[in-house]
Amino acid sequence: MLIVENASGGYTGEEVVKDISFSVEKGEFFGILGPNGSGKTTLLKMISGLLNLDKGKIEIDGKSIGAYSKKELAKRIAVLPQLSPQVFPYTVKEMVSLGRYAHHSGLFQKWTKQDEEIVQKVMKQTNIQDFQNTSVMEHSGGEQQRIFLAQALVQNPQILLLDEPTNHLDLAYQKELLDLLRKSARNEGLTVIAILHDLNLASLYCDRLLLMEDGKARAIENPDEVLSEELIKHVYRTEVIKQPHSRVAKPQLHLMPGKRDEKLAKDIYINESQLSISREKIVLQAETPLKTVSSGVVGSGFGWYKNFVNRHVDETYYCVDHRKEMREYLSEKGFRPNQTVGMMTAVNLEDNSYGEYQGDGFSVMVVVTAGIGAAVDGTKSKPIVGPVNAGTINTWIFINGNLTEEAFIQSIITATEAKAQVLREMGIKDKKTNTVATGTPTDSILIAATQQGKKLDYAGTATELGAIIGKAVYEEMKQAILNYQKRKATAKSNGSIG
Ligand SMILES: Nc1ncnc2c1ncn2[C@@H]1O[C@H](COP(=O)(O)OP(=O)(O)OP(=O)(O)O)[C@@H](O)[C@H]1O
Repeated sequence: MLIVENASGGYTGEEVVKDISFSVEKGEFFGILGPNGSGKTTLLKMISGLLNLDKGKIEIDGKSIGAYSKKELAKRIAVLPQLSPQVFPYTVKEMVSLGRYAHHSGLFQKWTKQDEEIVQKVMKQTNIQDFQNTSVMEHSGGEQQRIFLAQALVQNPQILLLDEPTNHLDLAYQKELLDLLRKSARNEGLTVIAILHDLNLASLYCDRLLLMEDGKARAIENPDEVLSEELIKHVYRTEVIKQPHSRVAKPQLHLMPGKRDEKLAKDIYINESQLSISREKIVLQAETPLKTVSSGVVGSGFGWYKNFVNRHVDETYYCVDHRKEMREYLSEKGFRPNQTVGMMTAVNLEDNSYGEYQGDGFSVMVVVTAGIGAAVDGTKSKPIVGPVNAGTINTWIFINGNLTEEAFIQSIITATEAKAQVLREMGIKDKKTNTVATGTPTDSILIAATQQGKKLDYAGTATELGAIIGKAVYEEMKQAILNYQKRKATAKSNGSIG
């Protein structure tokens, strides 16, 4: 529908846009990105017919934009310019209604029922209906942005051009505006071309992106391709980290702050002096957050956490919302849930075993609590309906080193293999199947690293880190199970329940 071919142009004596070619389909949401001064607004002005081309052509539906009369072009293209402070002596509704001008045949054409309907519909969509009779000047930048968007939408264009439309909007209205634009693109075939500075919003909403650099098209592709770390670093001269969005299949970019935070810059080292053990809980408190991956009741997945709590609960513990209950427990005990990984176990915490293991330029500390009363053979287990026995094997692995995400995941594999080997060697069986157990139904693990010091790319068993994790988990798990068995045996010979 829109074709830009070898377009060049700009202002007298200065070619700003240089030889750009792309096309945009009907119903597409097309984003234009680029650093300040790269020519985005100039390109948008060329598309809207405000600036003439020096070279090349721009066509809508096969016809050059220069061949359309102003009014004909206004029926096809509406523009939402960058908001600038100006005096608007109109009410909100009057301002929006000006957008219908392109559809009127003469200056004095009567206001029709259709005009009224579309104005009301769009004011409702843009959430400005309630203040339609107030003066435009009374409103905040964000509200004015929505008023001008409504004015552009009532024009009922085929193509909507927007220059930084989310600029003055708060988070909720940014989402609302972009949702509305995407819906209009999908459902009504509106072609949306928007200059966006927020690369993450562009990733979430745009079908394709044009990345401009010094007036040229540096890339025209889908967001995943355009938002590559290398390309963004090159064009914006800024270091970014690309990560997948946690809920949708779109990339997001994280800025790397130039100067490290004072506290982060401090050297941290995890060792047993930060551990405190009581009958009620085992706690490790780090001075600064550690990068963690865990299956904790609280703080699961990847995150940065300072507090690690393994809490003893009664064997009969049952709670409909155990996550909520655990968060409440942590708060009560003075741990901020957002900074804490919390696990539970019915195992006697005195049976724990922990130890530090030195590697070449890094070290590992492992803390294990293990109860094997509910041991299962994971290859033959069946889903449990109803409350699950809270007796479990909880494994904590702290690493004084700088791990890749790959190394975090490999650490879990290596530790799990070591656990299975301990159970096999100790002849611990699944009581139901009478086969060797591989764990318990509710085992939990955490890997937490300081992300300082030696770079540790891998943690498979072929690496030094993997070998140390394997050995550390093997030894501490074995000891924890021996402690557990010993206490059970003593309790039995004393005739009491352990
Ligand atoms: N009216 C004008 N007359 C002359 N030069 C201009 C005019 N408007 C912009 N320029 C110049 O054209 C270049 C590109 O400006 P443009 O506004 O297109 O960039 P942009 O990518 O939209 O930037 P920003 O992200 O800052 O909005 C700049 O060097 C600017 O100084």
